[in-house]
Amino acid sequence: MATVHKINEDLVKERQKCTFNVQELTYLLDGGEEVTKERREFENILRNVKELQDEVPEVYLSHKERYENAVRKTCILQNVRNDFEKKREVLSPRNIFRAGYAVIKDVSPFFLHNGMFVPTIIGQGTPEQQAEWLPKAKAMAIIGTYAQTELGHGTFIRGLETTATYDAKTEEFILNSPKVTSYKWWPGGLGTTVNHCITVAQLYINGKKYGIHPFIVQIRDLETHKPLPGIKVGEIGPKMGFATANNGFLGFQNFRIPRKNMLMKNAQVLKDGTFVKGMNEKLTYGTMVMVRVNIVSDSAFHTAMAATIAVRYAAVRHQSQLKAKEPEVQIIDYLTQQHKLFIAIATSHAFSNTYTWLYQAYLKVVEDLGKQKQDHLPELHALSCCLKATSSRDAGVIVEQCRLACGGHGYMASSNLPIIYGYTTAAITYEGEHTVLLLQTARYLMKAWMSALEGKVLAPSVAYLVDWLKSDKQRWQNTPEVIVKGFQHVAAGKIKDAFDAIQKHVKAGKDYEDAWNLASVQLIKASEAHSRAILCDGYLRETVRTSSSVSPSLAKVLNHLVQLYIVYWTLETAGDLLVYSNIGKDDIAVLKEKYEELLALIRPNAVGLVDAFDISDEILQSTLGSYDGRVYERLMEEAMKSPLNKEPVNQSFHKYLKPFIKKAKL
Ligand SMILES: CC/C=C\C/C=C\C/C=C\C/C=C\CCCCC(=O)SCCNC(=O)CCNC(=O)[C@H](O)C(C)(C)COP(=O)(O)OP(=O)(O)OC[C@H]1O[C@@H](n2cnc3c(N)ncnc32)[C@H](O)[C@@H]1OP(=O)(O)O
Ligand SMILES: Cc1cc2nc3c(=O)[nH]c(=O)nc-3n(C[C@H](O)[C@H](O)[C@H](O)COP(=O)(O)OP(=O)(O)OC[C@H]3O[C@@H](n4cnc5c(N)ncnc54)[C@H](O)[C@@H]3O)c2cc1C
Repeated sequence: MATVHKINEDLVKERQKCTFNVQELTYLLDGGEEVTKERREFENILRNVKELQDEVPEVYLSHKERYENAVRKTCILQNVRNDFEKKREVLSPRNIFRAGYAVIKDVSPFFLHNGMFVPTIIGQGTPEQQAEWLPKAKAMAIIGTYAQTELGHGTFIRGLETTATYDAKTEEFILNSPKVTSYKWWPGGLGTTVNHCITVAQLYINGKKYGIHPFIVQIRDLETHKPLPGIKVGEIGPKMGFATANNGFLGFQNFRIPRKNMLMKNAQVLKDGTFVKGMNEKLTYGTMVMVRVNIVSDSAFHTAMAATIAVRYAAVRHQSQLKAKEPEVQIIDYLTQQHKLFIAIATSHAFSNTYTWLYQAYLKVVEDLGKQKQDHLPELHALSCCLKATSSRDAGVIVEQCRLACGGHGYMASSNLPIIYGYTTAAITYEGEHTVLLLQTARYLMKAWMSALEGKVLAPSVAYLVDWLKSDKQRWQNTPEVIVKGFQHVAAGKIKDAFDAIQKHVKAGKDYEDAWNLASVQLIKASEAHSRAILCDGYLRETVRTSSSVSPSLAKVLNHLVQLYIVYWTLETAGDLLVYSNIGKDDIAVLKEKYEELLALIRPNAVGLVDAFDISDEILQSTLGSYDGRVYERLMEEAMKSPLNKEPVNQSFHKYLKPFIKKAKL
């Protein structure tokens, strides 16, 4: 039986101070009591699967052993999940996503299967294609990934070089990778795990190019797992993080696939080679929109993980004295520490709330597309781009801030903060590089500005441009609602400036594209400001909405958090607000005090707030952040697992050190 340890006394006291019901907040964050119960039940089952316990911490395994262990455990996880789903409802995707962290210490080599392979079959396949591939894919009789990026191109996907040439005689596509830069590079699981992939390739029919399209390709034999003739596939090697994601490369040499393997929900190639255009060629990019929306939720979770570790650690850790002769204080009582950590809690809430409405907007667009309506697609694309970019970037900054807030121990692998940083920083690049996505949103914002000037009705997320043009700037008040308006004024002002900069360059004789490039620093700043306005506005609106349905004590804490988020960003962007809104120096001075008051109000609830994220120790995998707060004992226990501590004298002493020392003595 597992030993039950006493909970650290500081944490016990912190939990007694909490002014709200932690469980109530957990249910709210999960989306309901039933979701929490389902999640806990599944996590509890996993906790008791002996084969999932690692004998040796993964960090001490070789690259190959680590990968093999990840495959072994993912297969067990999948079997446990299947058994669970046989008896009960199908697990919610977010619950299975969270549970994965308890099993795979890094990223699963199967991650892209459910993350992109299956969704692409659903989003891009015809009903017949779905009937053929989905049952096999869902049962994992076939395992796939999403192979789009190549060595030469990741961002500019119209420039992809893999070719799919239609042969009407045999009704097949012939896949080729003409150059080294045409090799697929990066897809998760491609290295040595998957037997299928969605390959995005340039379609050619009778020598004419028809742009990029998705194809289902079997790349390995289902029995032997050997690459099929004409396929060159392998793993790309170690990276900054993602140690077990098994990212791979893939090349094709005259590799033939049947016509039916082109996913044809949007565009089609008929038997005789006739190309039938889809409603909108950008629908081929649909899976990316879905993943970008999901990244907002992933960012909320990674931020919550880091906040949980750093807040619990800050409650347990004592260092230095505030006053001479008094005991050393809990580091959480330093205001600078609260400044580093409470924004982490609020940011996770901001992203969760944003994901809630953004996901609904995504579902609405999918529903509309089913009815051949695409009016809201451009707005969704613009929102998903800037919110993916901002949430992943903010999460990266926050996770690193939490690591720094843990001092030296934050640098230990056993704190788990380095791995969490690995997830967050990768997300800034994958699924659309940060700057590139901000520029996609800027493109939409420039059009919106033009429409606003023409007096047209704008989509809800940019309607503030019309208000800004119509009205005088509102008299400043330090209320959340007026501050949000202030963020909209900053966004509107920066959008106008970027637009004017482009016009100026065009008037000076530049091509529009060159003018765009010359204005692009201003464009990304406009896009960032738009993101911040959207995040603050959405977070505030969602908090007001939920506050009426929760207990008054919880409503109060949620209100403190949203205010903290808004005031934090007001102070961070005070320069912009001074330029573009009616805020005055005195208002900023008042807000500085308000910010300090909010830190003090949140202080007694800090541990309760991170407890409410309800991230189990198995998922958190952190010596610094466990529920019981046995920080020092765990650090020592983990250190003792080092293979270097398994023998009193390491052989290198006899082989190298002893002769070296002897020589030095002579
Ligand atoms: C158990 C778990 C444990 C741990 C897990 C932890 C963490 C891990 C979590 C997840 C990680 C897992 C997996 C990682 C997955 C990563 C996968 C990938 O990275 S897949 C590859 C992604 N690639 C990209 O995103 C490429 C980015 N590039 C593009 O999207 C495009 O090239 C572009 C930049 C949008 C440009 O496209 P294009 O040149 O064609 O278009 P234009 O710029 O000319 O614009 C034309 C027109 O089209 C509109 N438009 C563009 N895109 C879209 C779209 N998607 N939808 C709708 N409309 C679109 C654009 O707005 C323009 O409109 P216009 O202005 O003309 O009206
Ligand atoms: C961990 C990880 C997992 C991944 N998994 C997958 C996967 O499963 N499947 C898959 O297909 N791909 C995957 N990718 C690839 C990923 O999608 C690409 O790396 C990403 O889209 C960025 O493209 P790039 O590497 O070509 O960057 P580049 O575009 O070469 O970026 C380099 C620099 O150029 C700048 N730049 C490029 N274009 C412009 C522009 N138009 N305007 C201004 N600046 C520009 C960028 O801002 C950046 O600073 C993964 C990547 C990572 C890191």
